Amino acid sequence: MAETLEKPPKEIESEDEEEDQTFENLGLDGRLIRALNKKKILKPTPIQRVAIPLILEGKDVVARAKTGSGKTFAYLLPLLQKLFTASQESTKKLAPTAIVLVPTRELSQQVYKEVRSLIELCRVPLKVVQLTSNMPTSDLRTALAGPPEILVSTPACVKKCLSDGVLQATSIGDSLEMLVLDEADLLLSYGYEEDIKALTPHIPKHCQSLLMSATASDDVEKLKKLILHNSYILTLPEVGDIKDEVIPKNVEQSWISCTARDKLLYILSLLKLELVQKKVLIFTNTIDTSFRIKLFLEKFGIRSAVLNSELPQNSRIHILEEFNAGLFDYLIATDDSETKEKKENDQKKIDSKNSRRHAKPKPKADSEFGVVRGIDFKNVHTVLNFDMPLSVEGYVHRIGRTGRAYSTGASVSLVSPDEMKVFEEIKSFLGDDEENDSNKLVPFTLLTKNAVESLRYRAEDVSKSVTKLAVRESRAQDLRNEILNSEKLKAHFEANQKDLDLLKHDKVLSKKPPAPHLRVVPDYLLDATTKEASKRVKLARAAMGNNNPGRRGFKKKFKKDKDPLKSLSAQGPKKGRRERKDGNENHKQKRQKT
Ligand SMILES: Nc1ncnc2c1ncn2[C@@H]1O[C@H](COP(=O)(O)OP(=O)(O)OP(=O)(O)O)[C@@H](O)[C@H]1O
Repeated sequence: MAETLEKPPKEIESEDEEEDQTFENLGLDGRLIRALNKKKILKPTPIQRVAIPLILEGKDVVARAKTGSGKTFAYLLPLLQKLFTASQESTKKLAPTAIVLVPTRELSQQVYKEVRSLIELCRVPLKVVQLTSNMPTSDLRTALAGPPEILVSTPACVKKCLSDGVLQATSIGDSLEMLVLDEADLLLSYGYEEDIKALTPHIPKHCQSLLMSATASDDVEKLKKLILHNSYILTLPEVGDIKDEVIPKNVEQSWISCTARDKLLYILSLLKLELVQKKVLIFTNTIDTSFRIKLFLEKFGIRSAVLNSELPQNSRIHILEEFNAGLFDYLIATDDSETKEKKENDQKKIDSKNSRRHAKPKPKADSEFGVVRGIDFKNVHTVLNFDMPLSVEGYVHRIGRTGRAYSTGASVSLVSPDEMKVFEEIKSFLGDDEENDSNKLVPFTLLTKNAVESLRYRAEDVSKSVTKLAVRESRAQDLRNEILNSEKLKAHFEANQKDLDLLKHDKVLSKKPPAPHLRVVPDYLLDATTKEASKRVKLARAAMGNNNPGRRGFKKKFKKDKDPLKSLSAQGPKKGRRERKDGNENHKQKRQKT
């Protein structure tokens, strides 16, 4: 039976200790420290300070730390260090030495890239592969031949490898030395319980297991029981006030009360009057709403990209890459994670009805997709909740996409009367008391009623043109574009780099070009307060050096990079891009299987 040793939070959170601690003190290999320095990562975060030495000692660790606290390096750095040593003593293995399991393909790609980059910077002969369950068995077999030292994947894919005989259970038993369950609190809710159970009997007793999560839950407890063998488990931190642990302290949270109908007007005011800092990640609860916002903003010359579970995987990865590289400032992400389970159940009902009627089931969104949990959106300064999330937990994870590690961020939530219930829950979770400044959700003060009203006429006029039909058409259009992008990524990248032109994700979808007069807000519509507020936001941005270096630095990078298909890295458009005809030939492309 595992013994739980609880570490008092003050040992983890002490500021003095934080100042003193370095990666050297934690016993980290010089090569890893140099690699981190190249990434401008100079001192460990609290979770890294505590977890790294323990993992290096070989302890099983259950690490719980708030979103954006640096959990990935907390396990990757010691994992790699251990493999550096293991590779010198190398005995012939038939399966990976370390397996990292994550709930979504996006996370798997993210972790894989981080491992690969560290390996390259450290110049060590370690091999890492990333596998997904939609890969053909032959590709899985090729990728695992060798075998690689590290496998990053989802539990469903590992189960597939086992059942297809690509991974032998006995080889796992002989080879596996480290198993990481990242975003452990999500794995079971994504429906991976059976997949994990298929692996657990083959995990050798000596294997070191790590469970990383942002929240404590019954699911994490269940996983602990399933996976952990060693008798010594350190749970960090298990005591203290839950909200202090999960809410990032460096995010200024604010809210605006408005009707559901006025939300477009408010988002226009915030963005057009430059009252929030870029980059901005906008969350909606449905895909249609995302397209409605995109089309609406386009009319005012504000370009944005959308991200949702309906898009092909290659496109989703590429959109994230481009956004992270600073190629566009506004990303509208549909967060349907909280409704996923419900939708899957609904879908099952529809499917069974359909099969009874011998009808074809509708294409299904990718259930291994998630934009909220774990995805490391880089340099997001503002998270904007266009729709409120459905729970406190959803809120915490959304605002955790900004203020990552040592950076700061802001969130603005648009709250309509029918969202008041969840808003009140969030407020009471955060603690509505005067003493607690760090986690407060306060009214957004930079936007005055006057400023909003000055834009009302234009906003209402334009919003009428964004009809349901227009939304439906542009959603279909975007899907066609992205399927084509996705296929282009596969088929033509190596042959012709100019095809990168097609990969612009913030393309205008409106049939009519935006009217020039809507692009600028005339001076007579702006009051002095708004001008002042906008100036302050701009000054703050300039002070932070946040003037979208990604877009300017892009051309240089584009010339240098050689193989965009392999890296799927963000490569941007050239000026004067070719417009592509939208054909129907790609309609029949296969949908992503999970
Ligand atoms: N010691 C550090 N100093 C500065 N930045 C860091 C440090 N460690 C990690 N980061 C950066 O902080 C960001 C967040 O890290 P990471 O994704 O590991 O957080 P997380 O705790 O896993 O969050 P989530 O629970 O949302 O997945 C990343 O961009 C990472 O590169």
